[in-house]
Amino acid sequence: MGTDGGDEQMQEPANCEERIFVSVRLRPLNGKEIARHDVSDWECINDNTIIYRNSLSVSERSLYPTAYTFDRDFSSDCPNQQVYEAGAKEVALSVVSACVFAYGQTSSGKTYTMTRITEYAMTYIYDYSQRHKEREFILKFSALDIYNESVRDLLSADSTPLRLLDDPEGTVVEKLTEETLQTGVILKSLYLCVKVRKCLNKFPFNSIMTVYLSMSRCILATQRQIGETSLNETSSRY
Ligand SMILES: Nc1ncnc2c1ncn2[C@@H]1O[C@H](COP(=O)(O)OP(=O)(O)OP(=O)(O)O)[C@@H](O)[C@H]1O
Repeated sequence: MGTDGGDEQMQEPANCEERIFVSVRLRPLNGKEIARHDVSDWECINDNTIIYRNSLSVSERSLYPTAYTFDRDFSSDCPNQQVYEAGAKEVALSVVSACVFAYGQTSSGKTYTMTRITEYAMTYIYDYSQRHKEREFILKFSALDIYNESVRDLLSADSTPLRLLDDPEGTVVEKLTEETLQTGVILKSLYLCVKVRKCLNKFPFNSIMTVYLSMSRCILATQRQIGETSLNETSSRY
C-alpha cells in the first residue's frame, strides 16, 4: 500500500454540483499476445487523447473516427500511483459522496487497477485521519459484491444475498457488515479478508468497497465507493 505522506486538505465542494471524471487506462500486452507478436491497437498521444491504429486502408480509415478524447488517459506503462494521483485521488478524497468505478471488457485490467486504487485511497484516508488529531474521525469499512443481480456481504461468512431497501438518504443494503476501524492494521486486514473471500467465492471482482469517514465536528459524512464491472457475462479468470 502506498501513501504520499502529503498534507492535502480533503476537497471541499465549491457547490453541490455533480461532477464526472472519465479516464482510460491502456493495458500492456499480456504473455500470450506478445508470443503471438500482437501489437497494441491503441496509443495515447497526449494526456487526453487516444487513437485507434486500425488496420484499415487509408481510404477506409476516413470513414471511422480514430481519435477519442477523455478527461485523462494513461498509457500501458503508466505506474499505478500516477493513475491514482491523476485519475482517482481527487474523487476519493472529496468530502461529498464519491464513487470510483471501472468499466471494461474481461481481462482489460479492472481488478488490477481498482485493487491498487483502493489500497492507495484507503491508506490515504486512514493516514489523513491520523495526521489530523485535532478532529475526531470515525472510519467505517464495508465491502459487498454484486453478481448476477445478487448482493453479497464480503465481510461475512454468510453468503446469503442481501436485500436492498429504499431509504430517504438513498438505497440501503440491509444487514451489510460495517466495521469501525481502530487502526490501519485492521483496515489492511479487512481488505485482505475481502480479497481472500472473493477468491473463495470465485466471483468476478464486481465489488464495491465503501469507506465511511465521519468527522464529528465537521457535520459532513463522506461515502466513497469503489467498484468495477465487466462488459462480459463471464470473467476470464475462472
Ligand atoms: N496495467 C497493467 N499492468 C500490468 N498487468 C496488467 C495491467 N492491467 C491488467 N494486467 C494484467 O492483466 C490480467 C487481466 O487483468 P484483470 O484481471 O485486472 O482484468 P479484469 O478486467 O478484472 O477481468 P475480468 O472482467 O475477467 O475480471 C491480469 O493478469 C493483470 O495482472
